[in-house]
Amino acid sequence: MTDQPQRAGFVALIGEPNAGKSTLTNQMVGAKVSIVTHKVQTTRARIRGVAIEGNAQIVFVDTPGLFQPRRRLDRAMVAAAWGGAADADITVLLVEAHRGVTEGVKRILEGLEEIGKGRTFALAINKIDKVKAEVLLALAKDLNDRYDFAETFMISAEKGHGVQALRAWLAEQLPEGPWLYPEDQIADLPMRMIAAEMTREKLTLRLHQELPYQLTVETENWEERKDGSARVDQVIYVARDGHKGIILGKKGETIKAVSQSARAELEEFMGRKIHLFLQVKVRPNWLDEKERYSEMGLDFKDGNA
Ligand SMILES: Nc1nc2c(ncn2[C@@H]2O[C@H](COP(=O)(O)OP(=O)(O)OP(=O)(O)O)[C@@H](O)[C@H]2O)c(=O)[nH]1
Repeated sequence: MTDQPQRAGFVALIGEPNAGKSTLTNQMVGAKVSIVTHKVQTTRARIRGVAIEGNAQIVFVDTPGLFQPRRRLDRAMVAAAWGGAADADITVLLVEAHRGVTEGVKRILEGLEEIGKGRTFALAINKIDKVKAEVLLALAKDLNDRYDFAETFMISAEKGHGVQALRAWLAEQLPEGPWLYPEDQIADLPMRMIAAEMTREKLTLRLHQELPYQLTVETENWEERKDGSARVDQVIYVARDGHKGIILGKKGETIKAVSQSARAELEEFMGRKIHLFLQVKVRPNWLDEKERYSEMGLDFKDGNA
């Protein structure tokens, strides 16, 4: 650390499916935090990973469900996802070099026109290893004619070309302020969130309509064990005492079943043994906390770690 001020903020990665968002996150964040999920699209913005660049903490967020509006429900999700991009400090649009300006890219550009005012959008043309230089330059010009990007980067997320320049630039753009996550939690943050989402998903599957509104799952503790397994402690927060019984079920049947299926899925995902411990607690004021998170530009309290 130098005596430069600390910086921190959210960077949203958007792009068509397969544009390379996961690969890019992995490169930016480093192997340790590279576990990325394509699971449950329930939250408005999900944390993909946290990168440190000098004095800056860059939190990469995803806007799930952005580009596959199939049903009405999905359309509502698309609107929410755009909200996620709008809330980020910087949004990076990933375009695949060899596919160029597809219909999907055009739709995204239209979206940028709508929400773009006063916000920073950067362009990252990815997979440059797949095209010749002239094609690349023509595409960069074409895209910049269509939208006034703050900066254009040409990268290969897979091979790592240009990734460092992009990360350094992002770090410079972030507002000054204290880091959002303690350093010792960064490494397993995405994993904590994924694990919480898995439990929440199992609760939903089990309880359907009965699922109490205002329910959150948080991973409170993640402990690596010497034998290669991990102990994971989660709390299911409900708003009212009466909801507790619903989650527990008769003789604790419900929570037991949920715990078993969540553990099985987590073990499969991690490829190792997991000891999962679930607790149910009443936290009536969690709505206020939710607001606090929204103020930070994120609405990830549901299913958050
Ligand atoms: N040749 C080449 N392939 C790449 C590059 N970056 C990513 N890929 C490949 O593109 C495919 C999609 O990459 P992902 O990172 O999964 O894409 P994504 O945008 O996260 O996909 P979704 O989350 O499913 O929308 C993978 O097979 C990657 O290996 C690159 O720079 N060059």
